[in-house]
Amino acid sequence: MSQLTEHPIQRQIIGLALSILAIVVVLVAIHSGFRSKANQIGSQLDNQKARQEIGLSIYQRLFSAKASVFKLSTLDNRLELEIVKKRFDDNLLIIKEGLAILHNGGVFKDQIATNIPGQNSMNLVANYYLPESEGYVLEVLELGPAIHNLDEQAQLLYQLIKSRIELFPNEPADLQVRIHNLIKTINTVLQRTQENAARVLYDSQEKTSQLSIEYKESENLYDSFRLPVVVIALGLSAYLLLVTLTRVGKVIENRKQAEDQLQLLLDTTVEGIFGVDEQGTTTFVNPSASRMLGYSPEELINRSNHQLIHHTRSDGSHYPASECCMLEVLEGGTVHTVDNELFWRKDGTSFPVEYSSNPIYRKGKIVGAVVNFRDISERKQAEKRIRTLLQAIEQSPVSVVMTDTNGDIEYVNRAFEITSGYKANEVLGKNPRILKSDNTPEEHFKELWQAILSGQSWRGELQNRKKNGDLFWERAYIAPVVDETGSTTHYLAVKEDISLQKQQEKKILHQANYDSLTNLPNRFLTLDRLSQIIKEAQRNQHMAAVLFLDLDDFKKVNDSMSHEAGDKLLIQAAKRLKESVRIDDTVSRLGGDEFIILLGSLHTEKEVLPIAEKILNCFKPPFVLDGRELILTASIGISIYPSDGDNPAELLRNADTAMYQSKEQGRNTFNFFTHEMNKGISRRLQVEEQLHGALERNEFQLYYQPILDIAKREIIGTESLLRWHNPILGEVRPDEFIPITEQTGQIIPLGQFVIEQALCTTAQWQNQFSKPFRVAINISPRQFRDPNLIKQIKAALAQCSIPSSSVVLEITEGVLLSGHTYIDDALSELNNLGVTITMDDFGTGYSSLSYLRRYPFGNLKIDRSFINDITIDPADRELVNATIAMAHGLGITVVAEGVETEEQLNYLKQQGCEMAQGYLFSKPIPAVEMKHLLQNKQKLTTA
Ligand SMILES: Nc1nc2c(ncn2[C@@H]2O[C@H](COP(=O)(O)O[C@H]3[C@@H](O)[C@H](n4cnc5c(=O)[nH]c(N)nc54)O[C@@H]3COP(=O)(O)O)[C@@H](O)[C@H]2O)c(=O)[nH]1
Repeated sequence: MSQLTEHPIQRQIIGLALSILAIVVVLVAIHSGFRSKANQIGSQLDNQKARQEIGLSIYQRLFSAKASVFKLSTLDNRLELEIVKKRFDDNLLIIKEGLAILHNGGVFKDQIATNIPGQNSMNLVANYYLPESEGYVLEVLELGPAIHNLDEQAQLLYQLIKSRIELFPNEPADLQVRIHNLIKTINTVLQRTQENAARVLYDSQEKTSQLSIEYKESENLYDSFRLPVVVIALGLSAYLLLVTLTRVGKVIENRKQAEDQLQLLLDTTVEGIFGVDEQGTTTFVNPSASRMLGYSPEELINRSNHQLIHHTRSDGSHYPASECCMLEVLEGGTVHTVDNELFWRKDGTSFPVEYSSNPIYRKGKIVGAVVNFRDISERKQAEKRIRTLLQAIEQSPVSVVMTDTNGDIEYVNRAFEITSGYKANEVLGKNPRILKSDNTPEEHFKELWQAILSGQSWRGELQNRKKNGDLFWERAYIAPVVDETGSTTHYLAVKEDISLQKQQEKKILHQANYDSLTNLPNRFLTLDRLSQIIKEAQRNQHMAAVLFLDLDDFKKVNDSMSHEAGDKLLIQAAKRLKESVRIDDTVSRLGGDEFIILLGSLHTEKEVLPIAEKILNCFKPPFVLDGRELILTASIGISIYPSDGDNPAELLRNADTAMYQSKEQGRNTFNFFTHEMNKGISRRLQVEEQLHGALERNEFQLYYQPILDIAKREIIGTESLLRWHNPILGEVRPDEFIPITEQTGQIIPLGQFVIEQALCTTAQWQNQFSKPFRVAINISPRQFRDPNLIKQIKAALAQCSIPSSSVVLEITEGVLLSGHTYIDDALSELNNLGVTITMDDFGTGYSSLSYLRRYPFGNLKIDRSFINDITIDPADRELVNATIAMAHGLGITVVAEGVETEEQLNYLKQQGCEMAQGYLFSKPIPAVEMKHLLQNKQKLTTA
């Protein structure tokens, strides 16, 4: 800064001084020129005067010499002669010296000063200037030899005069002549010399006058020049001084302005600025620095800057001043810009700074440093946020791709690498179309580019290809990235791998339309396809058929074996069904054991017959389940479009009705829908409807049929049989409503009602007649699946105070077929409880001997269908015989059901059958009647 302020003024002053000096030099040079010229003329004038004086002196000496010569001629004594001679010689010597000086220049001394004021003697300096005085001098010089010869002639004259004096008065005449001639000669020389000298003097006088004039003019010129020169010099100097002062003023003003601006800058800049000297002591500080650091300027100035604000590193360690980057410039280090250090505030807090330390030079020497800094907390936080964001993007589970406006990839994140299989360096600079699979319609890409080129975002799904060639689905959001001017700088794609979702959607779609067990179309898809078939049939004036197929007795298999076995059976059945129809026909599963076959493009109903028969036939070969062979049949109902309905629901319902007809007809058959069938269906619906709440309305009543000891013909117990009297439907047979209650689950509360009623009623009879009457209760398979069954029985035993030995539970073979362990456990527990278990309906099902051996049966009840023909049909007889023998072999008591004649009873008695029940003795009767029966006829002969 000091250099900035000093140099311009110095320059101006130096410039001024040099200018004035130049002017002075020029003027002095000019002045000197004039002076020199004047001096030269003055010198010439002086010389000319000196020479004139010398000439005058010579002239006078010549005159004096002439007088001496004349005197000589008159002398008569030697003394005077000597004096005159001496005078003549002196004059001659001066004359000769004068001439020599006029000729060669030099100092002329003549003690006889005549015409030079103030001087008694001559002491002149004459210079020899040949060019101008040449003529005169030459003339004078021409006299030189004659003058020089005068010595000898003067000596001769002296000798002659001396001789004349000595010879006086006898001097010879020739001596006088000789003296006279000689004087004449000498005078002539002197005279001529004097005349020349006079002429020289005269001319010299002109020359001197001319030189005087020239000198005067030169002096005048010099004098007249001196004033303007001085004036000009002073004027120029003044002007230059003024200019310089103006400029200096301007410089000072500029400097002031610059200083003011600098000060304003320092005061208003948001950057902190401070200066330090060579020792690192703060020399100045601007307001921003003071504000940021929390110190007043006075607290900072003259303090060690580093110790005060820079003492600790960001990791908390001590920061020695000797290592301070900021102060390094003081040692001639490089200029530093640092952005990873802290400054410490007065309150002990710190903030990250970016600072730049610049040396201050003065006369080439570092005298301090200026440090400007800014608080980069926000930037650091922003950087941290950006780092976090970048990290988040990098770690994001969705792919992020950034391209330039040409579509060339500039960035991909880790998820992209994982999803696509491409490493970042393999795709940078490339176009994302490297992922293109050709499975995404071109329309998608057109839409995409149209959207993003018009500044819009685009969302959609793309099927792309990985590096390894695998296809994958992405849900993409692609948008232009714009800068602050609104110009697109990049394109950003955020893509989620939805392959799994697509698979799941496909799976869900499949699950929504297909049965998961058999993979056949489900009800939803069936109805949809049926709609299509109907539309097609409408268009083509064709017929269509819906075959509703229900597996016969499948429930038994499901209940008695296991659901897993039932599932396997359904899968096999589905396979056989598909194989028995055309590929274009639809085989679907509605649920449970119900299947639908849709046949389109029919011309007559008759075309359905062979297909229905083929379907029934496909069930003839036994099904193999877990190594066991099972015979399974199906009942089919058929409805025809358009005669039986013109919409899917109606056609399906009517086919279902027809299927029930097939069931009614003994199963394993098919029926075409007739409108009469609907009546049967409505009966079932009515029964279902009326069963709802029937128990609460006390519409059920328990009947009892006596069971006799054949040998004693005594009633030993009863079988409880449920009866339902409904005000709308009247008497409803158990064969009709029991299966429905089993399907709806109503058998559970109803069964509990039966157990409680039967046990309490029997307990009353026991008490009343003091007989250990037993009561047989039918337990359906569904009841056995109820975990509360045992609890209920125990509760009823306790509630009715009847021994468990009086209770007989009748179960069908179907209960056992499932093989579930809970059946085993329940039977064991009941057996342990003392309850007798009866195998009911023996002979109608599988009649497995293994069941009899495996489970703790006390009784075996032969189904009445065998007893019925026992006296007529040898086969039934054989079967009954074998059954009785087998049961006895296993220690099981045999009960014969449906005994209606004495013949039947006798035969059974012969075969060792222990117990019997049937119309021969009594039909099932209400408890009141049973009580009377027990009261009056414990020994029954006939009903
Ligand atoms: N789970 C339950 N099932 C029950 C209950 N009550 C009855 N049922 C079952 O309903 C089926 C039909 O019973 P039902 O109409 O009562 O017929 C029984 C007798 O009336 C009939 N029977 C008895 N002797 C004769 C006869 O000499 N001739 C003839 N034609 N019928 C006769 O047999 C049926 C008794 O059968 P079973 O149970 O096998 O002993 C029937 O299957 C009942 O089990 C109930 O409360 N729970």
